[in-house]
Amino acid sequence: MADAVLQSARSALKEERFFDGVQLINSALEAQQAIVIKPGSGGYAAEAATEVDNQEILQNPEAFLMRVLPSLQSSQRQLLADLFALRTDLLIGLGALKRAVLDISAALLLTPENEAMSIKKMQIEGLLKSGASSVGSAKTPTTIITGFLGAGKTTLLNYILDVNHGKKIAIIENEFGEVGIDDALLNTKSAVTEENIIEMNNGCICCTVRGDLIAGLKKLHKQTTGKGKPLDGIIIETTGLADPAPVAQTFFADDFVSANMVLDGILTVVDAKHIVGQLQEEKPQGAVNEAVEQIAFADRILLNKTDLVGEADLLKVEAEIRHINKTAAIRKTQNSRVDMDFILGIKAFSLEKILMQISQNLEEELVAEHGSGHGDHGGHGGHGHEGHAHSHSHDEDCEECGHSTHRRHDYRVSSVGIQRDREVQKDKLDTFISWLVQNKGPDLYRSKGVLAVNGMSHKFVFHAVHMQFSGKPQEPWREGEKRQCKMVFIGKNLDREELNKKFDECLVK
Ligand SMILES: Nc1nc2c(ncn2[C@@H]2O[C@H](COP(=O)(O)OP(=O)(O)OP(=O)(O)O)[C@@H](O)[C@H]2O)c(=O)[nH]1
Repeated sequence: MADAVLQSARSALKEERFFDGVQLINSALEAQQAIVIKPGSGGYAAEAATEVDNQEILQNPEAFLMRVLPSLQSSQRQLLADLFALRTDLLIGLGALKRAVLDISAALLLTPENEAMSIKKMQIEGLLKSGASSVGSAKTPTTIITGFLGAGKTTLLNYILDVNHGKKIAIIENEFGEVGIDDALLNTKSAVTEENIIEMNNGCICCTVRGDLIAGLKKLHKQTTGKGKPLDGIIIETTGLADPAPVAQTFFADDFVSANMVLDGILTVVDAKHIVGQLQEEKPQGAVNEAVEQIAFADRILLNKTDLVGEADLLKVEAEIRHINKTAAIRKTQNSRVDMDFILGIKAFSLEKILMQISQNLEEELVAEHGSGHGDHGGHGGHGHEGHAHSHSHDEDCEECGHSTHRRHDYRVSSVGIQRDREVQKDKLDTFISWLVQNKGPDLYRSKGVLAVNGMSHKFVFHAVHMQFSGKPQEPWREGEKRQCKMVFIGKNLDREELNKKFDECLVK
């Protein structure tokens, strides 16, 4: 049985079906874990009833092996070593070098005398290092297009391909596993399919990346940049019901992808006529409303099919969108006809854009707080501006300012902006960030910010998709420039007061 799996996985490796191969090995490893921890099998107690423990062999192989090693028979050791060694090669194929190091370490733990394996481990570590240092300016900008079924994504793609923008762009679609690539410019195929998701680190759903996407991007890279014909851009279209998070996280979590591609922005196409219904559709408890998520994730929004609604309704739709995402720029379109500049090369993760989005968020919060609309409250506690503690929920009348509020649908998704004209202390900031990603990661769709860190000459710029956090010092503070911290969090069930309080603990006293 295990031999048959090994054989099939070897064929998958040979045929570059890396993701299939990983899946095969994963099932075999899980089966081996079940055998090893079976009650009465000795050694490891069968306490591993939880899902996390059931996956330990996949997620933390070294820890698992350390526990069971003494009770393994030699044939079991050899089989596990073979499985880990093969998964190492498959992960290298996927560009998941960090994971490959974990697997080869596990294989070495089982067969420490294997010299070839030790050398291979050093080679992978070397590759990892060179990958990190070769990060240059030649990364291919990549745009993720998302949007509900029928919103106009394909219409947009066709428009992009038709329009004479002079750019060499590849398109990856995941619908029906097809790939449409600008054939006039490229002659390659790579498929992205629904079920191809691999877990990268701790098995949390929001840390998944698209293994199939990594394979597709690698292939594309090989056929273009690898042949001296680099692309100007890549567009990934997600299916109407796909969660954009794993696609976006691929750009932060995978070594190969982050070394060669850069996420330019997330674009959401919205059907102006149907979006409000889609947003307000009741889902079973615990289930996400994809339309809400897609808007929460967006850097840019195309409010499409404007021919089907009147001006007054359009304003209402815009207000609903703003209720969920205060920072994304919105453009009204018909048949997804839009300036290429609005959607391509937007550099949504640059310092300039992050600052622009944060300012927009803070402005919108002020308008929501004191403007006539009175419906745009995030719904949790006081606002983040210094000097503004005033707040009330959607359903309350506001005695303080005399406005009556109307009932607004509670999406449980909101944006929280924080601005402080003070510096943060580095060690406390680290604690805040760990708290944030560990406790709030699953609920935090997007976060971005520019911080003044005590003793740091440069602005510390960060952004995150769920728990994938990326931050580094950029651009120096100019002389006389006010050192301040600005950030925005977009997510579900955000507790504005708690975020403010926790962040305030980082400020230099
Ligand atoms: N009236 C009107 N129809 C539009 C507009 N834009 C797109 N359509 C039509 O809406 C339908 C759906 O558009 P698509 O581009 O296929 O939508 P999609 O988001 O790719 O849909 P899925 O692939 O199902 O997720 C098509 O018949 C389009 O011709 C528009 O601005 N106005």
